[in-house]
Amino acid sequence: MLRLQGVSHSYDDRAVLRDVTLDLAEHRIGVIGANGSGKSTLARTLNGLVVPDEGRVTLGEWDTRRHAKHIRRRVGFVFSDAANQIIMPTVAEDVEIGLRSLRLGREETARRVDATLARYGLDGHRDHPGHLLSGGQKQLLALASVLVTEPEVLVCDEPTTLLDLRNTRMVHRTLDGLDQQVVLFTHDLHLLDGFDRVLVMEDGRVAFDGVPGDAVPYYLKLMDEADRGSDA
Ligand SMILES: Nc1ncnc2c1ncn2[C@@H]1O[C@H](COP(=O)(O)OP(=O)(O)OP(=O)(O)O)[C@@H](O)[C@H]1O
Repeated sequence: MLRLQGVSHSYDDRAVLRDVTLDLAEHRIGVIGANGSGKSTLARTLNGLVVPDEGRVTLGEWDTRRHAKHIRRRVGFVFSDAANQIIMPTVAEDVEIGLRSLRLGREETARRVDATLARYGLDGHRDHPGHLLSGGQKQLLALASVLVTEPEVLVCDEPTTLLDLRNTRMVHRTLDGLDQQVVLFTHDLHLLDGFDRVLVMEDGRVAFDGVPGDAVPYYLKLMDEADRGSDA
């Protein structure tokens, strides 16, 4: 289980995470909050992309400060801009590259790549350059390239930001169908339907922690209050 204990982080002298303590045990966890509330920074602490100034982030016995490599193998990370994750000449190679560090051998690598391309409907595109895919397919490719490594946890930082409704639904269905734990950072509140738990970030703190039916109204109220404050 991912666990944050007293996690604080600043950029220069701006505090972005303030003493966040969380056990992330549920199968589907959403994180919402205003722009700049610290969501992406929190997301990045979960796989060691950001090591906090204070506190600890652990997955079981592994600590992101000391065991970043182990943690990254177990905690997959998908960014909002899939294009940045598409780096190889073909779709198949993009899926394969994530596996290289696992040194699975040629046969097992090929088996996993084929199965993953088929599972995410990308097998017809295997020899195409990834940048020619549609926005939704690019996001699926970014997801597939992470999921092929079979992480225990998938962290997605605003995976549907650049997508239209149809592609958003495609990604939503894909996330829905995954066996592994998903921690989803999003501005798209519809993605949280059926989630077990939603955290609302406010100014670097977890301001609310509950089921979506309570967390989303809390967030909407927070936004209404901010609106009224800025109108005053
Ligand atoms: N690498 C960085 N260097 C300096 N400041 C940063 C860096 N990354 C984020 N920040 C600042 O930290 C604050 C929190 O950013 P963060 O991206 O975590 O928020 P967020 O809730 O994900 O926002 P958004 O919804 O806009 O993506 C912002 O003020 C941002 O400008």
